[in-house]
Amino acid sequence: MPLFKGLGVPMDKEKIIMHVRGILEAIGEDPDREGLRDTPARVAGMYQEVFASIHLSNEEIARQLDVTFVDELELEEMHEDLVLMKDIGFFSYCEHHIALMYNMKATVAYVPKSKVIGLSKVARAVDMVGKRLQLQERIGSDIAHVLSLILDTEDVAVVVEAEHSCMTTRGIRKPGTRTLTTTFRGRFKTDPDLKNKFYALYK
Ligand SMILES: Nc1nc2c(ncn2[C@@H]2O[C@H](COP(=O)(O)OP(=O)(O)OP(=O)(O)O)[C@@H](O)[C@H]2O)c(=O)[nH]1
Ligand SMILES: [Zn+2]
Repeated sequence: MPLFKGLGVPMDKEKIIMHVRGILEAIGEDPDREGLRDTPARVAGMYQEVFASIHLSNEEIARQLDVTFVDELELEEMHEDLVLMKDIGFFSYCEHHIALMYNMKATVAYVPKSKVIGLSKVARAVDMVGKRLQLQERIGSDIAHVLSLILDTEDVAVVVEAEHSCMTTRGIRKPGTRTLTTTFRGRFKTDPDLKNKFYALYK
């Protein structure tokens, strides 16, 4: 799964306003009626929020979150241990339909090597990776990439669960269908004991 590179260009709010107005016209609406007058600007504001990471690369996200606690003594003891954060709620939008992925949860685990990260930074990484036009599979690999850059370890595992509104509210219309994707890196891929430990905690 190719990683998201980041476009480097900040969002153009005026352009979004102009085009949302055009879409309203194209679907047969009157963009000047009272209820819709402020909608293009609201949509632009919403896009600034929900797509806030499109211009950032994974490396830039990692740099923003790189606030680690390092305690050499503790780390030596922790070397074989697992840090696992379960059911981190977030959302994203699919790149095929610009449709919401909802009821999303990420479970993230790593084996501490030379760094220990503040727990909120793991949740922040999940949130930031979601704020792009995404594929569920790439969300998992992007989260694993960001965390491996911050933590300086390959030993990262991510499970993402989601419902896709493009599958539940239109098209095939299968409400309730949940998709799970796994991303195992480093020893999570090669060490069955570690993988089993992950699954035991995940259940
Ligand atoms: N692998 C993957 N597929 C996704 C994701 N989000 C949406 N899709 C799928 O992307 C596909 C796009 O297929 P197309 O045939 O081009 O689009 P479509 O005509 O709207 O297809 P239908 O949804 O089947 O009506 C659909 O099968 C979606 O279900 C995702 O995160 N990962
Ligand atoms: Zn879709």
